[in-house]
Amino acid sequence: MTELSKRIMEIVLMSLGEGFVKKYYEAEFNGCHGYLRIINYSPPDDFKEEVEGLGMHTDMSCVTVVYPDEIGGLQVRSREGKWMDISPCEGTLVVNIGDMLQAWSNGKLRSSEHRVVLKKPVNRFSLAFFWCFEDEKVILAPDEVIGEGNTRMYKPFVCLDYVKFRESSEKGKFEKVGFTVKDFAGINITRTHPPENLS
Ligand SMILES: O=C(O)CCC(=O)C(=O)O
Ligand SMILES: [Fe+2]
Repeated sequence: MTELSKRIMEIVLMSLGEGFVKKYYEAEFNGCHGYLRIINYSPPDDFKEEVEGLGMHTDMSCVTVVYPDEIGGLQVRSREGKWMDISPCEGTLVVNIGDMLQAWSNGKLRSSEHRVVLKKPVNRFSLAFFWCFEDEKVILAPDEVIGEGNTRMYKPFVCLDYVKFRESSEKGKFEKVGFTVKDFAGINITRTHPPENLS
């Protein structure tokens, strides 16, 4: 899984800019580590229709590789706020971009908002591998990744501080996660002068 995550990261860097693998892969992602979570979702005894197995959230990782079983239920939210089913397909893994990569890429890569919905009264299993920056890493999007003429969207922050922020705002369980990396480190652009040509 680690090797797979590294390969995915290389491809992601290739897509962000020419020469970025050489410049940033070793320098920025060398300290990444991963952990695997085995998840068992049990339907409630009084199951009637759909129930939420895991509430809407974004992952705190750089990338997450998910292996869902054949039951289905993973959903991702579109920009317009529509929930879309990620149908399981044999031999296929699901890859999510996480918050750490969203901040590092200055928002060029979007951390997916997703959830799990149980649609049938059966147990559901999944494996999720979270590949993350080291706790002490300071995430700061390189100027070249931001690109000329674009504004920096996130203040630099220490990874572990974000993890703690999320843990303290999640109220114990995966309820609706109201806060993401934007709330933690997003820079509010305040105008220093009124917009022109507004008459
Ligand atoms: O179980 C799944 O399919 C997804 C799990 C997930 O999103 C998570 O653990 O962060
Ligand atoms: Fe997730």
